[in-house]
Amino acid sequence: MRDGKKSVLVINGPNLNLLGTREPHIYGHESLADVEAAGKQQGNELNAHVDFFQSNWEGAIVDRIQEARTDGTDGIILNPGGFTHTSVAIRDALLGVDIPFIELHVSNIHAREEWRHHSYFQDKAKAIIVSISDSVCLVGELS
Ligand SMILES: O=C1C[C@@](O)(C(=O)O)C[C@@H](O)[C@@H]1O
Repeated sequence: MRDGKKSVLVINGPNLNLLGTREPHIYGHESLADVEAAGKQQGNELNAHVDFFQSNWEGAIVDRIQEARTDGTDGIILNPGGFTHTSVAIRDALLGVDIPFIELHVSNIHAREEWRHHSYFQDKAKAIIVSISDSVCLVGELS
């Protein structure tokens, strides 16, 4: 909680700073700034704090998750980018701080290359959100 409000931290991993110009047929035309502005507005509507963090560096993401333990973060929404399929370290950080998290993807990783189907986060996430043809699909189960 921060200032009496629920506090959500949105973390975007590598290459998501290129949203809008990066493979737009897969990731769409909205920039990261557009996505963050929409998230901020939704936060206001829900009377919640929303903070954003993006990094191309695995260790910087681990550091930010560790900071979340003491900065009042109640929940994390994470798009790990390419680290989805590789990062034991980010998974360990999330489990280490014991903050509930949702895994989010701009594309449908389950309908892409087979090696993208595996996620180091999916068994621990409260929910998994992927986007299918411009609509959003909840894949995981809310617990
Ligand atoms: O960088 C990304 C973006 C992604 O996480 C997505 O949002 O669809 C999917 C990953 O496989 C990919 O490496």
